Amino acid sequence: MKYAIETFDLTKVYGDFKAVDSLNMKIEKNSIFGFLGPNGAGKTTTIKMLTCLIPPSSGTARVAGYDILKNPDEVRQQIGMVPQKVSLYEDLTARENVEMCADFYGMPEDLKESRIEELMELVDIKYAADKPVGQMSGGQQQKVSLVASLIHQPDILFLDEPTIGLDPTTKRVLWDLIDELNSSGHTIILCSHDMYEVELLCDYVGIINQGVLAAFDTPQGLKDTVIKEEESLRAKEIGGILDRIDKETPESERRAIQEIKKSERICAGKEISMLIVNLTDDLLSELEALPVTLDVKKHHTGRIILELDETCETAVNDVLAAVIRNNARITSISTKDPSLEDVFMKVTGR
Ligand SMILES: Nc1ncnc2c1ncn2[C@@H]1O[C@H](COP(=O)(O)OP(=O)(O)OP(=O)(O)O)[C@@H](O)[C@H]1O
Repeated sequence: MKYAIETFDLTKVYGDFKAVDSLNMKIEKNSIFGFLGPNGAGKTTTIKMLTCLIPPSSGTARVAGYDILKNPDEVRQQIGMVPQKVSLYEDLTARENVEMCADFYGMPEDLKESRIEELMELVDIKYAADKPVGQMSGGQQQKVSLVASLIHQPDILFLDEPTIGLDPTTKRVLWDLIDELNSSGHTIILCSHDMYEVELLCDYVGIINQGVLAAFDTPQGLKDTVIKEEESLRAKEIGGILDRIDKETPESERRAIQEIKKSERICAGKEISMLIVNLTDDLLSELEALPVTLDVKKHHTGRIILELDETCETAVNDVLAAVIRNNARITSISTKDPSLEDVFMKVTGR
């Protein structure tokens, strides 16, 4: 089985509102998958269908090799779920809560106790095993929740905002733990609004928007798509401006530079990367000699990477003036790698 989860036109309709609309995705076994989307996009609804809490209106999915409609019991045996709001019995101790879960899955007594010990040690909560959950901190409760979700050794673990509200240290502990669980063979489905967390942990990312899967790729794949789109846009813009200038008149040259500078996506102070046609050694030396240039590198792809003095407002102008003076042309320009957050904003139009 290559995929931990496959969905086939998975759809959920409430009245005449489509909360999830013909979702088709494949999540590789043993990967960490980040499920992103704005509030109300359909993440929880999807997860509820995949964990057999609600039935789809149409379509279906295979989870751990089992169909959610035909084999819901088998699906439940293969999955663990850590919900956003910890759903443990506050009056019971951590151990009692986990024991209840183990009984729910019908675990034999001897196996149950040894597994509880092992998991509590793994998440480092053994010291509080006999404390009522209601007297525990948020981070401690999350750890107990994790132990409860792992007690029956599920293949796939669903985590809904597992680190929300946790302090940075506890967050890191949980991130390490998620990584460890993944290394020991669990597929992790992580719903999160924390882009740093997703970028740090996830092998693949899916972005759902208004019930529709709007993007699915590796984090770098998603960023590369944005880079390519932006670069072709910039190349077009800059190409158009350079086409219009009359190199004989300094006024026209000045206006062209101003026009390019106005493009808010190009700003001084950042590393800029350019593809230049007609790049001569003279131009390269001129770029290196500019007072605003801190560093110039020529990449093996032919791109020029310039680090500019961020305190100098005319930095970009000076570079462009040198390019124009040397009768060269910029065919593409970019400032920095977009973040996953940039991708999210672009894909969801927010
Ligand atoms: N039981 C329900 N009845 C009617 N509409 C519902 C029901 N459950 C969810 N919805 C609607 O479906 C849409 C998707 O909700 P869902 O909870 O899946 O979003 P989400 O992506 O998990 O959002 P968030 O990030 O805020 O948790 C929302 O517009 C929500 O109001």
